[in-house]
Amino acid sequence: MVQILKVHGSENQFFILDQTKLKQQLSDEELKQLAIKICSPKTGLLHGSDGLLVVNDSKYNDCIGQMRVINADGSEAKMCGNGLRTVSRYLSEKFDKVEFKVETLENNLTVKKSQDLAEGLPTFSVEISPISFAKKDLPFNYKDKSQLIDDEVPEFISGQTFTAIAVPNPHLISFVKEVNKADLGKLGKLGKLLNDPNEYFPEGVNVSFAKILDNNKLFVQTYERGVGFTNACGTGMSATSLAFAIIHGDKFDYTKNIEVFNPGGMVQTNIQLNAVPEKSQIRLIGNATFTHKIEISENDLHVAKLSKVDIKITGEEDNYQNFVKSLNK
Ligand SMILES: N[C@@H](CCC[C@H](N)C(=O)O)C(=O)O
Repeated sequence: MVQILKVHGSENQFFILDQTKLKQQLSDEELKQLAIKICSPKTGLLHGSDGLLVVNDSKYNDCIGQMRVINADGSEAKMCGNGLRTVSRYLSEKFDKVEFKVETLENNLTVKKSQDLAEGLPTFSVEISPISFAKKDLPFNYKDKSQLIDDEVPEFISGQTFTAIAVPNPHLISFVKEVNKADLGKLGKLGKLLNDPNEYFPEGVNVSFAKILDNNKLFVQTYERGVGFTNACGTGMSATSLAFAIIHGDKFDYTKNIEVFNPGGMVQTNIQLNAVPEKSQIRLIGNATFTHKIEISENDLHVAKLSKVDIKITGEEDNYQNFVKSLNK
């Protein structure tokens, strides 16, 4: 039997599969089929999840592991901020280390155990990088624009402005006055438009609406590529924090972390803004909660058969819910 974990960062839900524990690794097609089955609220375990995080050995000497991110629809993403915190905790406990590097598809990222945000809430801080605004890195096509920074794009939504940032997965951010039901309707419509085959973002994009609550205090809701609405998107909140620091500098205090509220809770971001925005540094700090331990046979994993599993609750979710109750929104 093999153990997989159900985990979350700000209620952005994942399963973690450590392939180093398997006799034979799953092929890419098997990983895709497993993600589609296990993440679905209908066919999956524990009401499904937003993605499958795959841990492998790293090919780099200075990294203690590799993380791959498979979205709920089976597509692979270059990065996942909330997911990286949970994988960091997993690797931290596996190798008894508090600061190390993790290989991701495009970059080797520094991660570290942080001071817990609340009692019983394991907290990790992860580097979000590289950053790019370039049309080729998102990629996007819009008129003759080489980048989008606080630009009006009436073809998306009139009266709103948009910023596109790759970290390195693609994000489109719009600051709005409110995130009410009507705004969520607009976000869902735009998210779907830009993730179905379309002329603007040929590889799709994660779309976030952000409300500025106060100085260094944001609320962010994301429609994720490969998933749909999620409780939180770590790279989305990171890219939004950078956009906030650039566009709304009067409300940004660089000496303090930014509090980013989301439908699943709250994380912090730390932005070290550089005169060359691509050279800025972003860290994402938040919970890494393990909610369930699941035993499954290796053969069943290979064929995405989920009918014979043994599930144990860890009890950590109570601590997370206490943290959410304590938040001062
Ligand atoms: N939820 C993640 C992002 C996961 C990948 C994303 N859906 C994409 O396709 O880029 C996060 O916390 O960053």
